[in-house]
Amino acid sequence: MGSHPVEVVGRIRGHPDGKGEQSSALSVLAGGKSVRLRCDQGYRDFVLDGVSVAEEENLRAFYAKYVEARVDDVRAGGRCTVMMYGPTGAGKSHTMFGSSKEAGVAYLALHQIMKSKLPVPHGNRTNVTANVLEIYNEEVYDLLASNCVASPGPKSLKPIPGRARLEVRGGKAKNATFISGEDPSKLVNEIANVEKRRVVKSTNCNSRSSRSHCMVVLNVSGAGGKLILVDMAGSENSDQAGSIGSEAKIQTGKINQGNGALRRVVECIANGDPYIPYRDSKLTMLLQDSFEEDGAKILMILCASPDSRDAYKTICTLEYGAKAKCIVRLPSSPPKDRATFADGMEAVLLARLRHKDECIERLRQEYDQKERERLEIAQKLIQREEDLKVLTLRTEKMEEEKVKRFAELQGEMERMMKEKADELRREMELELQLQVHKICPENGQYRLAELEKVIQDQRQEIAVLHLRAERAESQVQEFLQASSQAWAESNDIVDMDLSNSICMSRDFTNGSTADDRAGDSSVVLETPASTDNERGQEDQSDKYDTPKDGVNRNLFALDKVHSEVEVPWSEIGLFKTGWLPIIPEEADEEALKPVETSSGDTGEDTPQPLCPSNLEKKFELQFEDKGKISSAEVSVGRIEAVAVSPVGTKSTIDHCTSHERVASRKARIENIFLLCGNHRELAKSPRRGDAPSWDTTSDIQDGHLSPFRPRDRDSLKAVLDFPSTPEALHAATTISNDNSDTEVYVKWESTKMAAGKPICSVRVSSSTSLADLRTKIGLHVISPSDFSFSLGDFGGAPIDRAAENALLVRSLPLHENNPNWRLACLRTSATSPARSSPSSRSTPFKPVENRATSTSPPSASSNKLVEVRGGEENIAPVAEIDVLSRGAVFFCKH
Ligand SMILES: Nc1ncnc2c1ncn2[C@@H]1O[C@H](COP(=O)(O)OP(=O)(O)OP(=O)(O)O)[C@@H](O)[C@H]1O
Repeated sequence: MGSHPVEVVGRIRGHPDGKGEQSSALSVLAGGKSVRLRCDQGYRDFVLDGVSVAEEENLRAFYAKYVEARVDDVRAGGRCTVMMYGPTGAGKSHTMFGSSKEAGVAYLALHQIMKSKLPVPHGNRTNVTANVLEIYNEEVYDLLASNCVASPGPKSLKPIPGRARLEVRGGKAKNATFISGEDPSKLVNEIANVEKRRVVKSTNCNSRSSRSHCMVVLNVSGAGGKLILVDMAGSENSDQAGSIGSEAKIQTGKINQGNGALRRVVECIANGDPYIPYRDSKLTMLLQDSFEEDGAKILMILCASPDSRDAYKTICTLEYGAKAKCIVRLPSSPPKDRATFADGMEAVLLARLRHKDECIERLRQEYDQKERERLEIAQKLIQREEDLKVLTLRTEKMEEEKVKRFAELQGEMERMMKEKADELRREMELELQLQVHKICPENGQYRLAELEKVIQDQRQEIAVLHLRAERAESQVQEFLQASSQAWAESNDIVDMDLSNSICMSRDFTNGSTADDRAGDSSVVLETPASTDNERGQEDQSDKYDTPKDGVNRNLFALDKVHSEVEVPWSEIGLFKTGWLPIIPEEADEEALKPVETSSGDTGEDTPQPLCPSNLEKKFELQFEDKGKISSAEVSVGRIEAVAVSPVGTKSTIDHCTSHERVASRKARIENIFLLCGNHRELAKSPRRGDAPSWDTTSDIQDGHLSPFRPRDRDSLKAVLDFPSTPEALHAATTISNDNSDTEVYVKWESTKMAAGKPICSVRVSSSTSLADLRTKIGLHVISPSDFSFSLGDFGGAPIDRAAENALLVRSLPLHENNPNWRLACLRTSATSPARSSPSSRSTPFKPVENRATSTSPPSASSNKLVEVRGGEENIAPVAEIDVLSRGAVFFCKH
């Protein structure tokens, strides 16, 4: 029966870079009986007799676990060889000799052998003899020789000078030096000293790499035990070791020669080869007894590095140990005879066969195990591949969803950006319009500010005129006193046909209502026979138009003149056509005789002059009532009668004045009426029957009367909205394509002192040019070429004559009170734009006449001419008075 003489133990040193266990390529399995090496290609398990990790077990623990029992056998007389095997830098020397911190296997064994209290066979004392050999470049040197000197270094391959070289004969080094003793310390010191003499060299793998094999042989005297401790040189290749030069490469080759020889010996023994190549190296020659002697044990300590970079060398080391573990030693008793030898050989062969079978069985088991593992791995691989497919599909799906979502988000983003851009564009356009509106000189704010400045100027002028009005009032008082005296002297009051005439007076006496209506003045028109209750009754207007006797004329008789300053219009009874700012002539007793009315015949129906003399001027009065326009000529000095006749047939009313002072009084009263008339404008009294369109208090701003009434503001707005330049007008005209007919109301442009007189109204197409309109208007004016069109009444921008062909009727402003009409204002050459400019007006008051354009235009078919004249026939009229249906009478002084 064979035995396994070789015990293989692994020892894994700590990581050379100080990394932890996780980075280790080696891991201990099976309770310390197996080691697994992992690499990039996979892993491999090696079954050993034991595995120790240096970081977990120090040298003493390792020794106690795996070496101590062997040493005890040696102490008992056994033979044991402990070999440190492994690649360079794996910790062979460290395990053999230890370090300054801990003792190595050699010293621990020496101590164990010499200090053991166990009884030593053949005596109580243990005497140990030791020799230390070095095998360098296949030469054996005696490190304990007395003439030994320090190692000269590894440079030379020649025998080390001063060191004893030994010959190997019969598996033993001849003439080797021995040290012996019973004191382990002494032997330890000696061994430690000679160990330092070993040839070492710094290589890329080890700073102190052993370049030689070191062998410590301990012989236990008496018991006959023998312990051989071998620290082999590290197996390496020249490139890894960084060996440069031929000698270094030869040195490396010699080292590998010894290692290779030992490997082959082990393999041959393990394989049962009949020839074992012990003589291939000095090392195997010296170890031959360890392999061949019966009972000799071999403890092979495989030193390995956990560094994955040394994986290949580690695999070779472990394979070598696994093979050494298979060595079977057969009984080597010498054959006595041939038959016995044959039996012995048969037994040996059978033993080897069994061993081989065991190996095969073990390998088959390993194979089966590997196959199972492979199948598991293949199954896992298939599972992983399926998982990978699923994951790939999911990834593709997610990728598609991502692309889709991205496209959606991109679209949404683009939409939001577009909306935002549109919003910003609109805001910017709005802002731009605002900016343009602010900086454009034609815009309303600019002009409004300009007009506000005018308003400010006008307010100042109002204050001045108020002073003038007060002075005039005082003059009126004087006049009234004189008049009262004159009236008192006269008992003969003008007897007029009250049913067909109205008596117009101006009451300047300070009445009882003056106190509570301060600042508000008005003019009272009343019939002479009317009472206070009858004032303002609208049926009086009928009397104005139609005399009872059917004569087509109206009579005005001056009843009395008195002052009722501060009486508002709304409380004064007015006939429908409103007030008549006719300047009354001063009437004396004789002049104020009743007017005799007659038929329309001029010859027979001419009223008898009340005062034929002293007639100085005449007025022409036009008024409208119930769609009929009447006219009358009134003489200056005193109005006695107003005859109403159809247009073109002027009836004449003769009258006479009494004496010269009437003229001077008339001038004073005219002045008063003019002033008071202006004052009425400021009073803003609504016409009778019209609902008040504004609050009178709202016009009092900062203690000042605003010269603009709401109606005036509307007019102003119309002016502001209308294109202020011919170019803008042309642009506005060309945009419209409306060719429908429109009514054009033609009038003279208003001036500061007088409202523009209506000329005619014509119906033309909207696309008619202004030049053509001029031709049509030419039928109604004396000199067709002596006027120009203006944009708006009273100071509107003039239109160049050359531009009239390009501008159309639709470019004219709309009439304020009739949006279906266009307003054509003609400016005579005598009318200076500067004079009509609002900013250059000298009076703060908007003249009464100016309101002519803001009232409804009289129809051409309903015009009436009212002639107001004095008593003498051949005196030319001096004024015209337009009477409009809405009650305003306009005074145009020639
Ligand atoms: N278990 C360990 N604990 C601490 N340090 C160690 C250990 N093993 C080895 N070393 C250290 O590693 C280095 C190399 O170790 P060692 O010289 O023993 O390797 P080697 O196998 O003998 O190499 P070579 O064959 O080149 O001589 C030394 O510095 C040593 O101190």
